[in-house]
Amino acid sequence: MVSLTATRYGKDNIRLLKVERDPSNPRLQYVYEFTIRVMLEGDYEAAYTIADNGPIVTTDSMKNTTHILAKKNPVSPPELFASILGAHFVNTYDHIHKSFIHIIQHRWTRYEVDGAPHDHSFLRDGAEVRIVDAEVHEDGKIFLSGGISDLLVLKSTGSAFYGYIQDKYTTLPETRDRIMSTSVDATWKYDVFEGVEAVRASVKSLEKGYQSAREITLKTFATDESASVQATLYRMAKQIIADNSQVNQVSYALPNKHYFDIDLSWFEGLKNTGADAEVYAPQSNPNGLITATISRGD
Ligand SMILES: O=c1[nH]c(=O)c2[nH]c(=O)[nH]c2[nH]1
Repeated sequence: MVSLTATRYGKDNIRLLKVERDPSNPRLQYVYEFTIRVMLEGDYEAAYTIADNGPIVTTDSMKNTTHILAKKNPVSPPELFASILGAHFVNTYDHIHKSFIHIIQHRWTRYEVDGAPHDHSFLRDGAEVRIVDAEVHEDGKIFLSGGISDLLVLKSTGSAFYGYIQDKYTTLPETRDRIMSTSVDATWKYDVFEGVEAVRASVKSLEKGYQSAREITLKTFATDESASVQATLYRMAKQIIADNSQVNQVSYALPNKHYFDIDLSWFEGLKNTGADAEVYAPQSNPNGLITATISRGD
């Protein structure tokens, strides 16, 4: 005897790029490139348990729907498009109770030609992506989170690490000045929205949420005289919550990408450690991984 405990199915890696043209100047254009995952939950157990495909919305139709809704609706901010897409499935099919939309937005940054922003040319300035997750329920409620992933940063000073447990397992030397580098993975959750129109009414604060989280992350990383990745992470998250009234929770996962001093004293007494360090050895593994979730209130 077995029972079907949990299911979800959908289409992953739906790719699309949308071009939006300025109505007064069609050569002034905006581009948005997404990789999207659509997952549905509902009453389609028969498809699993008795091989009855009757209740299946095909994953191919989910891909088609994504393209059609991207044509008929704004795709920016991605939080709104995720909400529109998620609401479509729970509103169109009575037996679908929840949808889960995950959007990865790839960077296309307008670049300058002869000192002026070009109206239709863009560059991929890094692997960093913007992330959106929308969980849409059939009662209309929408749970949104925004995020950043793969934002690779490094500072060459302004980071120390000392005062930690010294026991028989410890070999790490204390440092007042080290390189700090991480690939930022940040997620922030918004208060629940009562439907797509509530999301639409909040597009400014959703866009601001993304810009503010990114700017706070970069500024705090640069300016904090860091005692540890843990302490810098906490300062970032606290500020994002303070700066965004609709954000109630922030999570970070920060790999500590180590760069170690290289002792060159064996060669003619060359000084290259501590305050004399200039040439470092980047470490690919192992790496620290520092995570935390910080919530508004107690
Ligand atoms: O910022 C840090 N936090 C740690 O917990 C840790 N552990 C370690 O070896 N180096 C570091 N750096």
